Amino acid sequence: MYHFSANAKQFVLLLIVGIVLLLGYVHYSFFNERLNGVWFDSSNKDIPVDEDQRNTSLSKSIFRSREQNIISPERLLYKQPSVLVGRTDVVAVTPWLAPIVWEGTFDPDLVDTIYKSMNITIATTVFAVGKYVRFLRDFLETAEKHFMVDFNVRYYVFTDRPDDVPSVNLSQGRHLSVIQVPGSNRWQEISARRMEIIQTAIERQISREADYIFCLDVDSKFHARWGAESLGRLVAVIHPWFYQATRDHFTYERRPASTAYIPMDEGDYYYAGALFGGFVEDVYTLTKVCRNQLEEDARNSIEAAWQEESHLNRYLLYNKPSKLLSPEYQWDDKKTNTKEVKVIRFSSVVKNYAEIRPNV
Ligand SMILES: CC(=O)N[C@H]1[C@@H](OP(=O)(O)OP(=O)(O)OC[C@H]2O[C@@H](n3ccc(=O)[nH]c3=O)[C@H](O)[C@@H]2O)O[C@H](CO)[C@H](O)[C@@H]1O
Ligand SMILES: [Mn+2]
Repeated sequence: MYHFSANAKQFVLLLIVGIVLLLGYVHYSFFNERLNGVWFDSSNKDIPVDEDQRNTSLSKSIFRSREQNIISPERLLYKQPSVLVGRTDVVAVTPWLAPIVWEGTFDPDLVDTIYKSMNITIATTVFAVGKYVRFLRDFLETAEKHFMVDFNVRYYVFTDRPDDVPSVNLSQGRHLSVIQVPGSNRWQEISARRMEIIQTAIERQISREADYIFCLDVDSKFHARWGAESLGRLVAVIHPWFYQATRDHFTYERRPASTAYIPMDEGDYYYAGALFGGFVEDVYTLTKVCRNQLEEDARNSIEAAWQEESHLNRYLLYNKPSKLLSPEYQWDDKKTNTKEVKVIRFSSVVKNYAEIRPNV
């Protein structure tokens, strides 16, 4: 009797373990299938996904982005901050009280120390489609020297020429993934489709691998420190050609027929399309909205003046960035230096448009 009941107990226990394992397997394969679809497999792309579900249950549960306390270690010594002495030649805060990051407004060691203790990972997306693969080596090599040094960084290189991606020595804690994307015979389309492709990459991969993300142009080089001072919930950069201009001179989309339309008497700053970032979750929403508006415009046969840059500007007018980067973070090698810009951290290289783009 005693023996029988011990065996029965063992059997029931095994049965329960078996059922739990089976349920676990079914659950795992279901989510895996949803998260790891094959890139650009059309059969996969057309699965209708309920928008509400995408907004809440699926995405919210997988994002790693979160606000953390700003903790500084005891006995870290640094220069005393002042409320009276600082930069007076530039404005370092927006009317909605977001900081504008300029050299001299932050303590680089202090800010890096604070964010390093959070053990965060920063995703960096960069597109190198067609001949633009030639910019990758300089971009990656200079990023290794100046961009988020000593942080965990994951580069995501989107290209139609995976074999031409150069092999660059990466420091410890840094990682590079190559993701194949289609080419195009219109540069406008390559540039604009970045919104859709980044959105998809966040859903499939980046949301689980990073806390923050920066989306950058590849025809660029890093020249000086770019560190944790750039991190925030939603981050944009002031375009180097427009920071002295009045809003009526901004090259926003001015036709009301476009979803990127901004009236003449609105607008804060002109943001560059070559850089945006923030929490992965916030950038996900940005790319999703811009992608939908680009597609709506395409259905109405209208293309905004500066493609995704126009849609980005419209989005950021009504969804204010929580941090702005000064033009130090997006200079242009064609532009002569100005006295406010004391350090050039990242800049667009001079390129021959006719030679490098698939169309003019
Ligand atoms: C400084 C700045 O704000 N630049 C913007 C501007 O000119 P840009 O002259 O900076 O545009 P661009 O030719 O650099 O194109 C933008 C990016 O798209 C990718 N690409 C483009 C073409 C191609 O054949 N292959 C390829 O990979 C590449 O990552 C490149 O850096 O206008 C573009 C189109 O509206 C974007 O808004 C850019 O961000
Ligand atoms: Mn560019």
